[in-house]
Amino acid sequence: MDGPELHLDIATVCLSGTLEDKLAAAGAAGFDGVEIFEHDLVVSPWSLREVRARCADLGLSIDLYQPFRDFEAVPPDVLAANLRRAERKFDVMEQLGVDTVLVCSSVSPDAVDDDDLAAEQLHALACRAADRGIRIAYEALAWGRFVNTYEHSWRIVRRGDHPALGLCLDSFHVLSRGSDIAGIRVIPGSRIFFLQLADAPRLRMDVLQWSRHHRLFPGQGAFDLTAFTGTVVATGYDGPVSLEVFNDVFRQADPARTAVDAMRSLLLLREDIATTGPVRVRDRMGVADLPAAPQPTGYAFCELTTAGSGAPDPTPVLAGLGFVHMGQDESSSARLWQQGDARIVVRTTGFGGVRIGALGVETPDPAVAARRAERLLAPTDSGGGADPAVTAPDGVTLVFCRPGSDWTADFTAAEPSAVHTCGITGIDHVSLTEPFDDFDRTALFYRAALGLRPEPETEFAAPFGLIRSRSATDRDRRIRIALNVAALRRGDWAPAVPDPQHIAFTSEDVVASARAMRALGAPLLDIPDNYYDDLDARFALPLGRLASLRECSVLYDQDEHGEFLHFYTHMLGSHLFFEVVQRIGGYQGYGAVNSPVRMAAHRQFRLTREAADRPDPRPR
Ligand SMILES: O=C(O)c1ccc(O)c(O)c1
Ligand SMILES: [Mg+2]
Repeated sequence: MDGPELHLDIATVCLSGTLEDKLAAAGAAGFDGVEIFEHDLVVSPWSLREVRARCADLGLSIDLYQPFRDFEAVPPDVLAANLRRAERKFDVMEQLGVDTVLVCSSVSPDAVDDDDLAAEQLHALACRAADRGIRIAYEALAWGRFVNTYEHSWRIVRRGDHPALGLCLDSFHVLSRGSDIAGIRVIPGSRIFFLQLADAPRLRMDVLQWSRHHRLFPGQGAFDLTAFTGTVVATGYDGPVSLEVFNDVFRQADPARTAVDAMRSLLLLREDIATTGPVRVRDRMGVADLPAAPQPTGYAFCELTTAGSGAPDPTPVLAGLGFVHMGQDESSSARLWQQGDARIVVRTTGFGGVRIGALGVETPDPAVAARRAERLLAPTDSGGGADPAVTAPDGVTLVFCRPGSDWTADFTAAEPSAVHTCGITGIDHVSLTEPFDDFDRTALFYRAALGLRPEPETEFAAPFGLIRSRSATDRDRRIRIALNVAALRRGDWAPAVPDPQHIAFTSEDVVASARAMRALGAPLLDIPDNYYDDLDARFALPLGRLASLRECSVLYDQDEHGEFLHFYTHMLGSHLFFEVVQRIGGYQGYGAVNSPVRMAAHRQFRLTREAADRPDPRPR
């Protein structure tokens, strides 16, 4: 596609639906080619000629037929049957116009542990393939019976010594086993016939189960695909870069959406290699068309949408936190509230509860940032007014604003309201809860669109289940976005707080801020005494300090860089709350260790309020 040479492919196994759905999705997302998974073809009502024509119509080359299983190192009678089976598949490939077949290392009970025999039989297969203009790409499955490392598959391919016999390298099989990728450097690029990429979360489990259920697109998991892909490309490999992801969620998700996520992940990987890889590799990547990642300088604003009458109103809470009503946008009934550099726009939309509707991000060149996001297949959004905007996968509008630009000019000044400054200086982070199925794609999107880098993933046991949390920030830590997901959602016991969101403000003295906000009547969340007893046991804080944290319901954490003090408001409606944080000495986290305490406190408050709201059952 855009790179002068690099051919971007996707395996049909990545996508849900029938072959027709898969090909349409791959074509629409801009892929150059596909690997056709045999089973997708076997169940298709289309003739081979129709499949070929459909791919041509969509601008897709068919670059790999896969997989051919359990071929090598078998007794003579089994070999004869396997060669016959191969010839029938070559017939299919000929009609499809595909010249490379993936042969994965055997898992068969018929196979024996004999490299010479495996090489000899693969040589025989390659001879037959060559007669038909076909190449054999031998892939070591991580769970192959005797051949399960790329080094071993390469020894066999070398011994097989036939120009139509080469390797298929699949990042999952290599990286899941912790193999040293340095060994790839000695493989001539011309002997690598195909490159498959998949990421995965780091899990300790059977490698076959891990591969078949949990693969992810590059950048969504824990593997270093930049290094892996760069190493393969540095050998001189010039075939397709292809995604092969077996994933339980993707198998059920809209294939058009999955294909877009897949393409975004490849574009990002390509950019990463082109900017960090060796020069020889950079030239092959051809990323000229992906506009540079923005360098955010901060949050311009955060917009809350609210349904209006009858729905929870965030403005009394903002007033309680010391925000000042700065003005109103007459055309859209949006109100601007500000304290320090924290700006909150409250927009009445007439539907839904209180939600985070938009994030305004300051970046020196908003037009370039928007072009990049669009190039990364994000839909444009009209919600930014004059500023360019795109829609994130979770529906939040990302608005790109020039630093210090006068977007606030749209807001006619309000009657001067009392100025109660409570020490808030800006926005520290925004935290969003995503549905399980969208977590990985949304995290990758925010990183890609805003040029953020991922921070370590955390997991904690909340009162109603495990929560996984992933955050990302820019180089200067001006923008931080934290995404949370319930690792599992089952049954109806857990209270329906489906997807809480919060905005965390910065203060240089949270204890003073908490006192000032209390005095203004802000609805701050009470934290139980037990928490402070435990804090004392863990950190032995000076008694006076512990007492003021306890008095103000301020939570505490430490990391190797510094300390973190923070407190929360009550939940507004059932989705949104605010946090105020103080980072001391370069603390980098988000106080995740305290999240279960906050969740239990929110739950307690809700129960107390519900009990108070219930009519008194006693007869009068
Ligand atoms: O899980 C499998 O069987 C399988 C098949 C083909 C591949 O390329 C692969 O990586 C895995
Ligand atoms: Mg593979």
